[in-house]
Amino acid sequence: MRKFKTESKKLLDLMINSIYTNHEIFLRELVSNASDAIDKLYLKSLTDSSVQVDQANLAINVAFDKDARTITVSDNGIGMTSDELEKNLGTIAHSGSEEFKAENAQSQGDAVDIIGRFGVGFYSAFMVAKEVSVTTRAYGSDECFRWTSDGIEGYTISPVTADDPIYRAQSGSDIVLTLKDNTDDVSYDEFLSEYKLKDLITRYSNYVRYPVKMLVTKSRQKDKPADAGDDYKPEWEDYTELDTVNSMTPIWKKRAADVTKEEYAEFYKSTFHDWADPARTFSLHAEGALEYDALLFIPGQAPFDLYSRDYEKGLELYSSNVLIMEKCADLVPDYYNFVRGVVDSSDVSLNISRETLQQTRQLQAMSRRIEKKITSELGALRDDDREAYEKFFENFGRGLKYGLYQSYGSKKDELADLLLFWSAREEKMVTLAEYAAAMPDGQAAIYYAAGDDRERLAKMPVVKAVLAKGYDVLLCTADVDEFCFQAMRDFEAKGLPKAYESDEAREAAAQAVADGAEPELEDRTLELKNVSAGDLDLATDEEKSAAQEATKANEDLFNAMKEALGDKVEKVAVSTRLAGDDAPAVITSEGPVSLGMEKVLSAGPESGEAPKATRVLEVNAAHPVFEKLRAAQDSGDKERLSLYAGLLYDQALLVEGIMPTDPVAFASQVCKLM
Ligand SMILES: Nc1ncnc2c1ncn2[C@@H]1O[C@H](COP(=O)(O)OP(=O)(O)OP(=O)(O)O)[C@@H](O)[C@H]1O
Repeated sequence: MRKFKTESKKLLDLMINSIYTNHEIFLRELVSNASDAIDKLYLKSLTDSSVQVDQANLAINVAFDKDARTITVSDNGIGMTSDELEKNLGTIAHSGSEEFKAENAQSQGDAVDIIGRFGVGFYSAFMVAKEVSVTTRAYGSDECFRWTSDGIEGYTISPVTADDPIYRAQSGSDIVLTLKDNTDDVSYDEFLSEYKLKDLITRYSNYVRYPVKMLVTKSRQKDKPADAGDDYKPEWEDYTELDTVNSMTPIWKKRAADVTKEEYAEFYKSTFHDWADPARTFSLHAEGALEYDALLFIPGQAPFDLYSRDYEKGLELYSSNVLIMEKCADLVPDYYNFVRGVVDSSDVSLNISRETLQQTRQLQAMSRRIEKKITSELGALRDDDREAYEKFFENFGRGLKYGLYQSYGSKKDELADLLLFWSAREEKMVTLAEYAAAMPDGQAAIYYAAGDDRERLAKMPVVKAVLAKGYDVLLCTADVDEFCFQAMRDFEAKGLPKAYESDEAREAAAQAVADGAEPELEDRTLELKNVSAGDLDLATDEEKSAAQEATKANEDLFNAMKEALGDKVEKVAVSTRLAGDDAPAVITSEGPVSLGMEKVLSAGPESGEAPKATRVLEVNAAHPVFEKLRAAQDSGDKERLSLYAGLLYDQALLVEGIMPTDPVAFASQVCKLM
């Protein structure tokens, strides 16, 4: 027996016990080695005319023997001489494949795609095997050798004579794994099944470029016997057939023009376990310093667990056609967590186990490009097929808004144009750009109302007041909407008709257009304003000063109302939002927290400490109720005024969709009045 070198022994121990966390990848490593061996022979045939290979016969075979508890991976590739066996399998971390790649760098081209790099993959077999034997015959030699090892101390290499049944008639290798004995924790027997091996091959090695064949069991109807009577029932029998298990050509490497929509949909459904077709399919082929192909899908429906903690985002990552990671999370930002797909790059720096990646810089570069591509594809879907986009938004829009909120608005450039909101005026979903384009002259902000019910929002006095001005209001019913708008603060509207400062300038411009000039356009930053918060700045100067004067003139009344309401409100004042026969009063808020946000926050886990809205009771001075208030104050009937103030406050809250803190008191106040 030849002993492994001390360093090799340490490394081997590390390999088997620490480097890999997932022991089923041994098959991926052996199939990759087999593919490399075939690739090498194929390359030889391309560069050396004396080497003849029948391309149609090049294949990898996987077999198992339940009784002997063995798994065999065979290839008809280049094989190894006894020296090569010694060098490649006797020294751990010596990669003959890496050496081969370096030597053949010039001639390789696209014809081959060598997977091996580190010279350790082979030893992963010892995670599941107590003994591994390699019977191999190098191309061009008639000598055959057998390498065996228990993966602990050392290995033996011995010649195999032509009369030995394991002698190989052709160049190539047979790798035979004798599985470890089952333990209480691990059953190695699980690998001795057609189903399991097939699953591992299709999972990890589906796109290895040579056929991976296996004997598979099938069922067929037996021939009907000639003497079968009328009561003959068809009989079935099992038989085995050598089948190609992997699909070989990665669909993402094909040109989009060569793949039908159905083929893409089929790939998507079978790979990502969805029964619905994708809403959009797109691919990306990056060339240059970092080369990769990506095939991405926007699902047609949201997975049931999308918003649960268990949901894992990520794209499948392949390197040289071999699966490295099923969900590489770093490739997509959280707000595109619904995107499914495959990224394949032979350039990514893998770590030795192929379980993780080393260079985050490469990943970052890829994820930036992928993110841009997703953004532009979603924009295209929005513009090309609005119905499909609205469905997409229904499924995944919340995540986009959440992305804006979580990034404190810094993702505005990517995401703002993808958002849709319900327009109270148009009664349909609109983008912020569409809202801006439909604004009448003089409108300087985007108005929205937030709450949980669209119909109730549409009836709110403040919404109606803004609509009456001729300005549209977005009715936002998702809990994240207001937080998203607060993070965004404003929206950059592009190409709006120019707003002129003075009437003269406006008239001059209109004249210029009448004379044939192009209308002037400009980009404008539009503030996002909640119709029930802060100063809407909608009133004219006269209206504002009239309200101020009225507030001043009624100071005694408002002070008395404030006193009656106590801490519930910050102040009571005349409203500039309400006029004529609008509602008698509304509750608005001052500062960063609106009533809607207060509601969302107080439903959260830390509801006790959730910040509260600073409330203002705005009274409509033109409403008949106001006269009643005034009369109660003038007659010095404190009790009556307090009753009115309380009622007015509670009913205004109800209109906002908020329950009065004490519904029983509210009800008894109403009765008292009756
Ligand atoms: N089936 C095979 N036929 C021919 N040579 C093989 C075969 N399997 C392994 N080898 C040789 O043994 C070397 C070591 O294999 P091993 O799987 O440990 O490393 P690798 O494939 O080079 O790199 P990686 O660790 O990245 O997989 C290979 O580089 C190759 O030269």
